[in-house]
Amino acid sequence: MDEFDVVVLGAGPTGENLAERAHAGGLTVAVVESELVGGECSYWACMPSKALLRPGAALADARRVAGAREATTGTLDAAAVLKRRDAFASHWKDDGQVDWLHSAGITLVRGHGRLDGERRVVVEEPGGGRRVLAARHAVAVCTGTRAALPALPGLAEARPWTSREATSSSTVPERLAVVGGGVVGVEMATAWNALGSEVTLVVRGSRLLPRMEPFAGELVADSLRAAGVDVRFGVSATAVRRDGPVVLTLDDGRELTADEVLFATGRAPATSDVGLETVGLEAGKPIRVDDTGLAVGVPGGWLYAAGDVTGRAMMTHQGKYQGRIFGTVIADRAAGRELDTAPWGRSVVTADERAVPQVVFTDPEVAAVGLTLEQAEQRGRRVRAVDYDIGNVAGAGLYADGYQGRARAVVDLERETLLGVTFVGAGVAELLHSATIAVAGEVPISRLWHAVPAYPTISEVWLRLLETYRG
Ligand SMILES: Cc1cc2nc3c(=O)[nH]c(=O)nc-3n(C[C@H](O)[C@H](O)[C@H](O)COP(=O)(O)OP(=O)(O)OC[C@H]3O[C@@H](n4cnc5c(N)ncnc54)[C@H](O)[C@@H]3O)c2cc1C
Ligand SMILES: NC(=O)c1ccc[n+]([C@@H]2O[C@H](COP(=O)([O-])OP(=O)(O)OC[C@H]3O[C@@H](n4cnc5c(N)ncnc54)[C@H](O)[C@@H]3O)[C@@H](O)[C@H]2O)c1
Repeated sequence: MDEFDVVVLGAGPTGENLAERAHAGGLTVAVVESELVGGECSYWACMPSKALLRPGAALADARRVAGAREATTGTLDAAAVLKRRDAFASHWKDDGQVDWLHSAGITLVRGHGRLDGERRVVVEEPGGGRRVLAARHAVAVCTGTRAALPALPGLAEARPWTSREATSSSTVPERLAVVGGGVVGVEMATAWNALGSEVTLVVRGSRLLPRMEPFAGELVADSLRAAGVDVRFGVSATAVRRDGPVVLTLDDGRELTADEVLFATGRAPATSDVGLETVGLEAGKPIRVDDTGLAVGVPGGWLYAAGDVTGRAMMTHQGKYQGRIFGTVIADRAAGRELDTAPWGRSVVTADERAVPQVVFTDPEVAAVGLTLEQAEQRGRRVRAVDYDIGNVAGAGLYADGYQGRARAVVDLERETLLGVTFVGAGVAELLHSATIAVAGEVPISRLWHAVPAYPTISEVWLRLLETYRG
């Protein structure tokens, strides 16, 4: 049996950050990884998807500027885009990240790890061996999620794409059906449409991006349709079969035929086979944690979880944030150092509740942080939404002819601070951090008034929002 201070299950972005912080705090750390060091994000999610999306965005940006437009006579070079994507996915090899782990002083154990009671992990090694790891202080489960597929007749036999195939395919399907209007669905519909697929987006609800401000989904749907995507609302697939192409039976009585079908229908926590039952937790469920990362319902204060597996905020940056804070907490507890658990303190992930940023890399981009108007109202806050058409900002007009975009700030009327901000439009992704600082910093509107945006940038939308609020 090998003994470490901390054993981390899963070397995705969350596990890597947690391990690094725990090690920096003076602890010995082993990380167990069953696939590639770097996790979903590096090979089948953030990196390859954004590498697929960026060329389409660059071309669309050029086409929106007279003078540049005339220089863009062709379509995307799909082979070149896929080649660049392959490089961003490190050709699905993890040597670089393994080198980083070693340089950070962290021990990598390859294999499938499972909890085996208190502070013990059993690893099934790729060669068939079995290794037992004991943790002196903590075990942290950072095993992420897998694509969740609905139980539809014929689905498994039809070999559907999940996010993995959608981000790693080496060919462009002539016709692609996408089921699900969440983030993966809209981003992948955007990417493959730009690469030349004929895309049909099948959405069971009445809008895209249902967790965001309604105008975000509306603007993205308008733009997808204008780009040639067939967006269908209020329709569900009831069965699937593959006769060469894939045929979806829809509940509106029609059939949809495509060369591939992507099911972008959400995620399931990777907890069905990690030994949760040996510590009194239910397999297959997210691991609920408190704000210091401790698993709820497990006595002894040794089991932590972080990242997607907790179901808190399924984004890489938020998993890394939890990893940084929980790794430090583990080291602090081991050393007997006092924690700072007041809201926004060093030892708690307050931003998980108050200031989660997200960029959806569609065209237009959607960049949002904090609460939507509906979420704020549901929490009983006295709020006012302030809206502004970004196209009226001089910098936006310069950025793109006929700029289409909209911004909303949700103002807390009790404190005169911002609870949430959403920008939709070309080039707004890089604006988001200004809003994250305003929301996380609880910067009073009276002080934001003195944060002068440079002229002529799209950031002047901040000034317009404040002027609209003040009237
Ligand atoms: C298509 C797509 C695009 C996305 N784009 C973005 C984006 O642009 N920005 C963003 O912020 N987020 C994005 N996300 C979300 C992001 O990928 C996740 O939030 C992030 O990967 C979560 O990191 P994690 O470390 O918690 O889990 P993961 O990245 O899933 O890593 C978990 C690791 O644990 C390993 N593991 C699992 N079980 C075991 C076991 N029993 N033993 C050993 N190892 C195990 C896995 O092999 C994996 O390496 C995207 C997701 C998808 C699907
Ligand atoms: N840019 C980014 O930050 C980014 C990009 C991609 C993914 N992600 C993250 O990854 C996670 C997963 O994304 P996702 O899009 O898979 O999940 P999601 O939960 O965002 O969207 C899934 C959608 O599928 C629908 N759905 C579920 N079951 C269905 C069924 N049987 N038939 C039809 N529709 C069904 C849901 O109503 C939902 O709208 C999200 O939490 C997201 O934040 C982030």
